[in-house]
Amino acid sequence: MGSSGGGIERKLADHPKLPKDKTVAVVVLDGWGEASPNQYNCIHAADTPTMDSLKKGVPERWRLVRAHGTAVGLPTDDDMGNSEVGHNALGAGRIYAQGHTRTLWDHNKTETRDGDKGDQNSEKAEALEVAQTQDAKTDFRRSVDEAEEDSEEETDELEAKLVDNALASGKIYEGEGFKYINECFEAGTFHLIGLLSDGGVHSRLDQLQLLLKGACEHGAKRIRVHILTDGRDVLDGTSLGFVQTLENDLVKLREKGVDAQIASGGGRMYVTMDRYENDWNVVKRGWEAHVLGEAPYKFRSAVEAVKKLREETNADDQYLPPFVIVHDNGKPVGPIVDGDAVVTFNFRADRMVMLAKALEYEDFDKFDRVRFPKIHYAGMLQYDGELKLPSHYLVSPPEIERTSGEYLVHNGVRIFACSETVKFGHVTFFWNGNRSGYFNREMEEYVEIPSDSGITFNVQPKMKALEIAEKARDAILCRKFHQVRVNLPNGDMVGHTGDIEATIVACKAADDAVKVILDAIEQVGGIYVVTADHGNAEDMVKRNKRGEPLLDKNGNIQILTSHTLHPVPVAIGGPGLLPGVRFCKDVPDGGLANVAATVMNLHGFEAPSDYEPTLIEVADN
Ligand SMILES: O=C(O)[C@H](O)COP(=O)(O)O
Ligand SMILES: [Mn+2]
Ligand SMILES: [Mn+2]
Repeated sequence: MGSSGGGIERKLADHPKLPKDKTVAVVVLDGWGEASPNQYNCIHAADTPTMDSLKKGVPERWRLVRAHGTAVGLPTDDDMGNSEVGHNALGAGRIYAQGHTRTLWDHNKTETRDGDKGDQNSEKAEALEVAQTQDAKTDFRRSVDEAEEDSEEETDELEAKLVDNALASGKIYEGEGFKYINECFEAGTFHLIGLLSDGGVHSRLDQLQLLLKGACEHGAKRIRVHILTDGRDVLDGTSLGFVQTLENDLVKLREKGVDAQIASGGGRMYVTMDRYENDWNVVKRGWEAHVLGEAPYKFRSAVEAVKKLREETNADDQYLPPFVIVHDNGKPVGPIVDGDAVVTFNFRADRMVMLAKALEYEDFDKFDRVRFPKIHYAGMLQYDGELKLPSHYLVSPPEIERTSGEYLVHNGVRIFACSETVKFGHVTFFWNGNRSGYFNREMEEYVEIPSDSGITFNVQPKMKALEIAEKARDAILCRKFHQVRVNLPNGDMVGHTGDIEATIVACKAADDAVKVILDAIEQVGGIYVVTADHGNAEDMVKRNKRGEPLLDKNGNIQILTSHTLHPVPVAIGGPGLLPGVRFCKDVPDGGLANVAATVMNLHGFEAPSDYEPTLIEVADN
């Protein structure tokens, strides 16, 4: 991943009309979409005078862009956006096929697909009801055979969808990564660790199903799956259905003589899937459950674990405590030991990098691993091309190269990027094409503000927005940088908690932060670009096909914790912007990828010819 450097022309042509050396603030409001005003639109409900003023200001300098589906490289326009694809598009200026996000839901949706978000939500909600009321024999999730059929269909239908293609064609089993894993099948256990849902943001159930089947066909005799329950990219409460589907598949494998079981698990936000080193305790809990076979909760089955933990600890899917599955004698069914093979089946990097380090690095001081088994470990993808982590992987990641950051730095633009820990990699790693580190340490400074850890962000909805804004302000006022880029996490991180009151506070905090940055831009005669990576806080309720809020059996509103399909705003302005600069009318379907060329223009450069077109033009006044 990342830019390869040498040989490729990095010199940008001067923009014929726009000056260089202006300070440009690029502000990404995470999870800030545009939706109709109502009580579940937390952005509307919040006091957001700064963002309101941008919308109500110069009409040619505020517009919406698409932040989901094909606009960000996802297979269909029923796919919600996410931070990875959003920041990739914003930073790279081109739409990369992010083919890993096809979901089983999409197949269900093909009959009714009309781009209406209400359809998506209502189908999910209807399925949730099914999940809650039917037993493990339900057809709520389909079997591995059906998943395989669909995967084959998809290959014809979609281009270069990396993991899907590798699974459908069988190439995944011919690659170096799988061969390395395969070496342990004779004597060891094959472990799979990852997020169990069809959310399609970090992983996908049907890919796991195919990989399990394929591994057995290639000689795996003993399999243990370590599951992380979701409730964040999918509805809370759906994990039970996913576990039941997986259990059904494992029963079938056992009938074929494979010793296959779920061995451990926990909720994704509390166990294993931390990111950007915000809280190593999360990964430690995962290590103890998955590797050591130790956890505070022990069950005979994962279905029982999810049911009981939800009931008895009151935890939702995202925050289920760690558990292990044990034999009658209380011994764990599947700790990871010398000679075993391990695959982390998430394709998205940010929340797997930390576990990958724990599984791979001989020298490791983040927590006491107690034992460091000698295993063969591979990621579904290589998660960090710069670190070459993990060194073995099943599918090669897409090469996102020649990102706007690399071009701009090469052309003398000094860049400052900042966010708090939970989003720090979004404006650095994702922005730069899933590449960690600087392009040029002399020209760039990346500042990470430590996030609160060990809390859900509805408890501290203001998060570090003000601190991020103050760092950005200082970076602007010191005049050392041409681009000052931030991510303000509030709308997204608090929106994922499903807490409407807190999300309203979060949106106000993000708006306050934007004001601090715009005030600084005003002082230095600079330019601002304010946008978002995808929707979240602007719609917090599940809706039926008519767009009406859905109620659960008790008559309560069903809360939507996931992202949305809504477009996001882009606003430009500031005293440094020439009076004739305005959004052009000939990019009506513009998406996030058009922002990179726009920003390059505002720095005084033409974008490379293969970038998505700029959103702006300069009218002669
Ligand atoms: O990892 C997460 O928090 C969610 O799955 C997706 O949110 P993000 O794409 O905004 O990071
Ligand atoms: Mn995001
Ligand atoms: Mn999010």
